[in-house]
Amino acid sequence: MFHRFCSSLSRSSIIFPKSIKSPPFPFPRSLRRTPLTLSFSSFKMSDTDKPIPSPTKQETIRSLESHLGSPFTSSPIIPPPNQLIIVISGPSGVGKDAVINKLREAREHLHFVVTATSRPMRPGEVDGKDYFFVTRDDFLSMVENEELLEYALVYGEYKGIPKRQIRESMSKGEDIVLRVDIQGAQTLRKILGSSAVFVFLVAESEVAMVERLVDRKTESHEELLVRVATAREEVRHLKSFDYVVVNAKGRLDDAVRRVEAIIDAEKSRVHQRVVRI
Ligand SMILES: Nc1ncnc2c1ncn2[C@@H]1O[C@H](COP(=O)(O)OP(=O)(O)OP(=O)(O)O)[C@@H](O)[C@H]1O
Repeated sequence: MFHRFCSSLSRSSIIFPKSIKSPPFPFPRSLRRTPLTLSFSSFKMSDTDKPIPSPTKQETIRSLESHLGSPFTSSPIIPPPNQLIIVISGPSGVGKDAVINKLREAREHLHFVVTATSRPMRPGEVDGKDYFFVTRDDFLSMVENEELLEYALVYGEYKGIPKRQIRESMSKGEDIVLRVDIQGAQTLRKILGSSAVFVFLVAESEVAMVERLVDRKTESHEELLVRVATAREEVRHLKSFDYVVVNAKGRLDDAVRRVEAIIDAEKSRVHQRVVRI
């Protein structure tokens, strides 16, 4: 009787897909138990009916494999995510360096491309860590030798991204972070298209941004005027970015967390970006 019941269950389209004509044997315990306890409560088993031994996990898996016609593999269901190029940009004084320095502490496996610049070193800056500080002549020869992915004259000083660093990091499979001003981001968008992720940093308000620049005490009054006037214009370029992150006063950690969340979201994209340099 029990076997007959099992056979009738095996034909049920609720339990087995139509494409599978007969059930996998030995019949999995979970499939056996539920209907038995429900429908056999008033039923008396005869002494000759012996319980079928439960299949082991391995037997169940083998049975499933044999029905599907191929073994299960332990290789990842999806390939590892692609490498990312994350471009962090924003108006002067918004906190690009501050965010990037914190991100450096928070994430180990990111390569922060060190920009070459002809501007003088500010107090506390380290050559080779914050920037490669080079003379104007050295910078211009890098341009001539096509060593820079992108360069620009920003507030009277040159800034550019050395190609070699990007190629070396990419060959190691690292994700890359680039820190550029808005002008640089516009150029990079033309070069990299949607293969890179563009993040626009903003202060919570214009006055907050100006205060930050004034407090930094690294610009003269005239330089401040140019930077603030330019910043007003630059916010208009927001549309060509992928993400915007507000770096509010005293909330630097929140801004860094948001940038990290963007990286995590990008790593989880179904359609991954493919970097072409
Ligand atoms: N969330 C924040 N709260 C308070 N101060 C901040 C915050 N973020 C950055 N700062 C401070 O604001 C000043 C400007 O920041 P930072 O130098 O990082 O800006 P930047 O965007 O890199 O500027 P630039 O493009 O001119 O180099 C710094 O003194 C920095 O410590």
